[in-house]
Amino acid sequence: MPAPPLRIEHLTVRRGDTLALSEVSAVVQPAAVTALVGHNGAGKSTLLDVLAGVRTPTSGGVAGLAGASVAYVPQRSAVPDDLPVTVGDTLAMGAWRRVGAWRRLRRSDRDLVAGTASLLGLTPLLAAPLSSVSGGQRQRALVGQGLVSRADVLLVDEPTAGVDADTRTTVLRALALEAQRGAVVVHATHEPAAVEHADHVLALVAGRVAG
Ligand SMILES: Nc1ncnc2c1ncn2[C@@H]1O[C@H](COP(=O)(O)OP(=O)(O)OP(=O)(O)O)[C@@H](O)[C@H]1O
Repeated sequence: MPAPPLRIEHLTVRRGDTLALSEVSAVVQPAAVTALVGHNGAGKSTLLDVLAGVRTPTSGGVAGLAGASVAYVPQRSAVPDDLPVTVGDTLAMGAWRRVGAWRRLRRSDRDLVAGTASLLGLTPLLAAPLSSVSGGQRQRALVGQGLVSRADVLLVDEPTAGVDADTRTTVLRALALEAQRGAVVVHATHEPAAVEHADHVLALVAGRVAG
């Protein structure tokens, strides 16, 4: 069953002296991919933070998150380079919400990790330390963790930034499959190709909804 839509209502977030988001209202549909676009500093990451529940709004809020599971894939630059885990561990962590941290995965979750690795072209890298793989491969591993979460809401910050065309296609296809499963999928992007593949576009200009 699709997740409920997210209703963003008069969302305002102050960061220091800046209004990072100002009176943002929008509905984000489930079973669809929404591209969140806007120039640097427009408020995309701030909005993803609020949707992920890691940043408290100054005023306003988001309806539809109560009881929903949320997976948040940050920009790869936000993940330490020397994290002592393998690519396979990175994917497996997506299942921790279901099995508990560092617990042995159930058969169904091991199958999901294997299937996700295959979808993202990561199967040959499962045993490789995350710190030893390329930026684009690390990006795919982080997206893979989000997919393994099987969350109601999948939030991804710039999943196709700085990756080659094949990786971009692979990642966008994976996001589309998550949406087909019924999830709310939101990804921040600067890439025209990623916007073209999205079902909906939410554009921010200086912390406000464009238009
Ligand atoms: N740590 C911070 N302290 C104070 N203000 C911040 C901080 N981080 C971001 N901001 C401000 O909040 C606003 C929104 O930033 P945000 O990172 O959400 O934008 P963005 O659209 O994700 O940008 P980018 O495309 O560069 O990632 C900007 O005006 C920015 O200057």
